[in-house]
Amino acid sequence: MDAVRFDPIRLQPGHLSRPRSHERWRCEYIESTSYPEKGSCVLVEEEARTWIVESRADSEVETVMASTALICDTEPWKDLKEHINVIEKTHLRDLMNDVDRCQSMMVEFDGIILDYSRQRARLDTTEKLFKLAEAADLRKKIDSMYNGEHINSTENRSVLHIALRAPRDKVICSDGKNVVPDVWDVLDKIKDFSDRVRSGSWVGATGKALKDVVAIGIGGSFLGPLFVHTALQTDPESADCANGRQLRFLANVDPVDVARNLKGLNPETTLVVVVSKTFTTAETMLNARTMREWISSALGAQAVAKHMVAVSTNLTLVEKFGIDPANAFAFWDWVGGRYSVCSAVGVLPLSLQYGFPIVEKFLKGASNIDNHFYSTSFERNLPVLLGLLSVWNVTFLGYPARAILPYAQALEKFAPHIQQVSMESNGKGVSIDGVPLPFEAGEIDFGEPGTNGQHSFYQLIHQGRVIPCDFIGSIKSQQPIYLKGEVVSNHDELMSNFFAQPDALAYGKNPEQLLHENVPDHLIPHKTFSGNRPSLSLLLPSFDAYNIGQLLAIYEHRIAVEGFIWGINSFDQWGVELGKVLATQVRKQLHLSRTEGGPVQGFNFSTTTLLTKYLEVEPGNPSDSNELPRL
Ligand SMILES: O=P(O)(O)OC[C@H]1O[C@](O)(CO)[C@@H](O)[C@@H]1O
Repeated sequence: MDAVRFDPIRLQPGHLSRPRSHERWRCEYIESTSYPEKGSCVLVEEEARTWIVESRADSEVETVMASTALICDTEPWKDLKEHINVIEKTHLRDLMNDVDRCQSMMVEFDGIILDYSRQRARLDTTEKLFKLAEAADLRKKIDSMYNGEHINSTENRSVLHIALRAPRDKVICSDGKNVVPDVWDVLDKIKDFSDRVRSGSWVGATGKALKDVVAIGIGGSFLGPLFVHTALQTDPESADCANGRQLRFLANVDPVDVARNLKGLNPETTLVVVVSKTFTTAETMLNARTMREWISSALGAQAVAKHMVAVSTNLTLVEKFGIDPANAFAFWDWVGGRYSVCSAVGVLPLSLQYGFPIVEKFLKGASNIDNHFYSTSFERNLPVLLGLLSVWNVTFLGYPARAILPYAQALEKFAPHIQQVSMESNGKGVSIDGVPLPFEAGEIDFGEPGTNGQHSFYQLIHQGRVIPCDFIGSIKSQQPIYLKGEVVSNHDELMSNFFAQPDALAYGKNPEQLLHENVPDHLIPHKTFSGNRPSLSLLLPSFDAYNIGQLLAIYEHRIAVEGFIWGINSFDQWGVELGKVLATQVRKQLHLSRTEGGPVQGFNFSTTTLLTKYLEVEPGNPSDSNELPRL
């Protein structure tokens, strides 16, 4: 039996490494505190200052040992802290003159070019970042993820979205079981089902083909599929396959979202896909009940079986809801919601719209990056480089935000998706062991396609706050336009901005240049650009299904790298719970006040006043009859 000494303040869920099955551990603690229940480790005995804990797990897989050491206590971290002073004395204007440096900061993989020469970094900065990666055990953490270890320790789960896009013959295990065959069983089922719907052999209750799909889901059960759908809509090959079909997404519990999504739809030709990992999310379930009512009031209750299918890990609740389990598409608890677009969450709606072969290309693109991330040296590894540079910007240089600027209208929904992947993953205040972080982790992600953003928030980026920018562009347009007599094609016009903006940010414009241009003195401060503003550029061959899959995986892994370096758990999301609990209290109050006229009670002054006003303006009880949108 190992004797382990724990500091009680650091005892939090996630702290204890799970002993092997039925192994016992003696854990000495310094002060009396209650035993932190964690996963399958149970307290079997308590002596003076000692707990005896035993693992009741069946599996022999050990939870990755969470070390109580923080990354900021390591030498490479301290070295980087010192290094800030060196970088503060540089300007990108000068750094960009060093051609060898710039050449070393360009990496190409499978036609994707990453140029990070406009980062506030020298070659020794990246060397130091690689040392930090070593100190953070990055290699080991990536391996642990790929080996299916329970790296999501606060939920005691593997993190295996890579298995969702793995080829059939790959072996990826979670808890000793190869999960790839299960993944392909569901993919085959989706292919079969979507083929039948698209060919018209699966029809609605009145015998009509189902050409319109409404996917209900929120957060990770919505944003990824919406991003991919928006990107594929204008890809010529994908668009051809979607001819005559519509895919819509109903996410918000706001009835206006229902109204907008139902507008112009006929229940006879509509298939509803309810997407929810848990099948308990309040917004999704109310929207699902609303759509069930919309179908059954028009076509009869028996029509639900033909018009509603589900994607979930909770097949028991799917059946309880009234959806035939034969029409449910499973996924697994080792798929995090925000990492689930490659599961049935995205694959089912996208296959219904574009056909399975297009979606398979998207999966292959993501899988290609999974292999690259796993097997390429850190120096040439796109997600690793991007992740390390983000840590450098956020934690060392102190830039809290990141702008995601695709010069591609097709990527309109990329930033909203990455907002969730990044901010829900890395928006954490404690280490994976529960130790409060003495440094900033996570970043604020936002963005808009260029050139729209240029006419919106770029002013702040050029002359206000420093926001590291990701410029994302493609060599080929999805929909080229060229007008005879124009200087350049429309895509070249767009890309002129893609190439110009990073230099404008890096070089800026100084007062001497302005004087030389005869700018009046009083305008010189207003027209001066300090420059030295970091960005990076990602140039892809195109935005077809394959490249979209690659882009998605690059960002997913980049965000994991950041979390691995910061030493946090990027795969849980406890922070979203409190608001949900409080909403339950408010919901109860609204019901009570509407049905029994009860006064608002149990809230603070502010909430009581607002709730009272809210109830005054729209008084009355929930009605006995259904009300659906009238748009
Ligand atoms: O798929 P579900 O279970 O409905 O959850 C939806 C979303 O809700 C969250 O749990 C919190 O917002 C996300 O992580 C998740 O993607």
